[in-house]
Amino acid sequence: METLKLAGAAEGTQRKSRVPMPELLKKTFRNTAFWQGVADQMPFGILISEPPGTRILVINREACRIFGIAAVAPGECVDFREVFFGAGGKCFYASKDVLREDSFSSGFFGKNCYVARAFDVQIQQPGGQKRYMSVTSSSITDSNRNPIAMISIVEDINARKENEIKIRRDLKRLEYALNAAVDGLWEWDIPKDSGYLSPRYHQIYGFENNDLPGDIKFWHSMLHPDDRKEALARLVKALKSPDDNYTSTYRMKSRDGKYRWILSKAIVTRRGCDGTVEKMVGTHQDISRQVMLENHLKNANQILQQEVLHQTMHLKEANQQLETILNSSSESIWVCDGSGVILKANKAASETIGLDAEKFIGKKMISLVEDGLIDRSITVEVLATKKQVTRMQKIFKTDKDLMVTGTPVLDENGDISMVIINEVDLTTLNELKREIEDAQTKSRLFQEELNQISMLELHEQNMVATSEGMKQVVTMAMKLARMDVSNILILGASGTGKSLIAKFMHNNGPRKNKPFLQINCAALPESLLEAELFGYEKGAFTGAQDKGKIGLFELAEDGTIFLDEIGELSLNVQAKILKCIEEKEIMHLGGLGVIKIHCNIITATNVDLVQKVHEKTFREDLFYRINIFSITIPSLKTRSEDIIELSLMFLRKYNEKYGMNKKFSQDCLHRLQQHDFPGNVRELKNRIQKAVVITDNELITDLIELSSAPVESKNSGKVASFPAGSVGLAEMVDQFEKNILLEAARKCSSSRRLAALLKTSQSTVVRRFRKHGLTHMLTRDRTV
Ligand SMILES: Nc1ncnc2c1ncn2[C@@H]1O[C@H](COP(=O)(O)OP(=O)(O)OP(=O)(O)O)[C@@H](O)[C@H]1O
Repeated sequence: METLKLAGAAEGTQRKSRVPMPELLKKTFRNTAFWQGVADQMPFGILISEPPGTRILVINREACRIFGIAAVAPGECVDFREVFFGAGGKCFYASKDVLREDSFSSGFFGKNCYVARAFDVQIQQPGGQKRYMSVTSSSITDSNRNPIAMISIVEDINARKENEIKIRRDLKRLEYALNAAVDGLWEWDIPKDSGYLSPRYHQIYGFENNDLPGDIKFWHSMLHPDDRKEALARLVKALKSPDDNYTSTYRMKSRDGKYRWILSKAIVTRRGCDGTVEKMVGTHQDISRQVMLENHLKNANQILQQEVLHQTMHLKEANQQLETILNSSSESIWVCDGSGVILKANKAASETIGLDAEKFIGKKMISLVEDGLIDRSITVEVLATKKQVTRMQKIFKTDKDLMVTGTPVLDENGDISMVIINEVDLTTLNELKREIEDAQTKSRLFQEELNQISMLELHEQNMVATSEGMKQVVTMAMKLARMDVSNILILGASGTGKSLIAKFMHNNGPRKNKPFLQINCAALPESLLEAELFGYEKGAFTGAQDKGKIGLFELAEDGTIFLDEIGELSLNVQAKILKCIEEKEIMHLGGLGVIKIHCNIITATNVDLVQKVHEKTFREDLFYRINIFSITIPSLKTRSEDIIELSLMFLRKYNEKYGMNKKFSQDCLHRLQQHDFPGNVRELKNRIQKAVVITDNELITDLIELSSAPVESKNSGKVASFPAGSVGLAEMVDQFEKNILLEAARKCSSSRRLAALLKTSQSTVVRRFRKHGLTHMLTRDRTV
């Protein structure tokens, strides 16, 4: 039978399965060529198959192309196996299951074949190439509605299918990516206010997938109250901005109520025609740990900074303290490093070398030698010997001599890490030494001068001080006098020269041109003494002068008042004198005004004041007040060296006084020196006076045997004998008066009684006794 061939059909692809169409079908498809031609014009594949059977009656050109088979000639049938399974080919449902021939043929050509269906299949062509196609089948019925054929439309969906597969694969990959992503993904459709939140997004906040709505209200509700304003403002700004990128950081609430720090980044994925943002896609990155670490880091950093600050302050303080200590040292201190470079030097060091610190800090110590500033470097010696070195050093600029000690500081390896230099300026010491020597020399000269001056003055002032004891007394008196010291107590037995020393001090001090007033505290009754010392206002007491009287303290002005026999003061007057010494002021008796006094006070006594203090007859406080300095005059017995000198002086005096020219015999002087003179200076003086007066010969041969009593008239109490020599009337009267006073004093010592005995006033008695230096013979009267 002739086989119809379609134009363009491949000769070589004809198969045995192609058989002539049965007569019945030929009748059915009476004009087969016509239908074949129509079918070939279709843009999709057409298969008309014999129901039920496996033969395909019509297959158009497109179907042959799709199935990769040669075109079928009109009136020829082709077996479905050739079409679907080819030579070794395979057919699959799109679900990838391999389609078996029998199940395929029973499904496609079996008794249910008239049921309309549509499915996708994949054909594996003999070359291994696979193609997808969709098959849509339905039946063709006769007028009685009996199916006579089945028509299948076949479409090549390979390209679409492959795209689909690719898209599905991409989607899968995307899903994997989303699940694996650390950040949560969100997509926000702004006009609809709905969004997509990825599983990871849910996970970040502890929710199950799809639990969370993606609208703005929800997002806002999850924000930390403190961050809401800022976060919203940022979002609004991003929506208004032409920039497509958005970044914001805020805290969002998790399911457990805790807040997590979130870094939200997004891009605008769609804008409306007017540029309005319509869609955004972004991520939520949980940066809580990062923030926590950052905070920790910040805190740690702050703590570190504080610690560094604290340590810096501490170091600064320590450095300042060290600096202060170094600079307060009067010794120069230098610090050099292990190579002799000067690191530090204190103030004294700069002053000693005569250079500002910046001129030598950082330089080598040896350079100071090279620059001619110092004669040698002790540092160099220390570096060479690694031992402490002490040497003399000369500073040329300031002309100083130093004693320098360099001390090495060793590190753990025994190498020198520093050298500490300290210097003692011997210039000052040398100057000090010179000053001391000068002072000593001056002091010696002064002492000698003092001795010389005093010896000179002593003669002028009729003072004898040959003995060592008396020299010391005079030296001390001279010193105190020149220093203008007040409150000096002179101690010594009666007649040893206390009054003389007091006057001597006054005459040799700065007050010598001011008054020197002496009062014998034992000679006056208490009230009179008070009146004498402090003065009184008019009418202060009976017998007081009408005008009142100035006291001795005032009269002395800036001079000296000498209170002899201070130990004889009543306690009442002691108290007043104490007040006067302490406050340097007095009050007149009967007066109210306070008068300042400016005189120096010298006191003297021959009694044991310490004993009197014990006995409470002398105030202890007054004792210490008057006794700031004390001079004790040794008795004549202990200074026999003075006797000859004294005797000669008194002889000179009385020879002058009485116009005599008496001399001591050798024997007399010898005896005076050999034997202790029994009396005091006053007695010696009296004996010499007596000897001068009564010795008939020119030569005085004996003083020891001579009574110390003053010269008496042979007609005692009546008429004075005419003394030999040229003594005038006034002197004779004076002598006579003195003899009367002495005689009266033997009978009584009270000035009041003496006044009665001598038929005169008490004050005249006191005045006359004072005139003759006999006040010591008067005792104190308690009543005025
Ligand atoms: N060193 C002396 N050189 C010269 N004369 C002296 C010396 N010592 C005492 N006299 C004389 O001896 C006499 C008695 O001295 P003075 O009155 O000073 O003694 P006094 O210790 O004050 O006596 P009294 O305790 O009785 O008051 C005076 O005439 C005095 O000039």
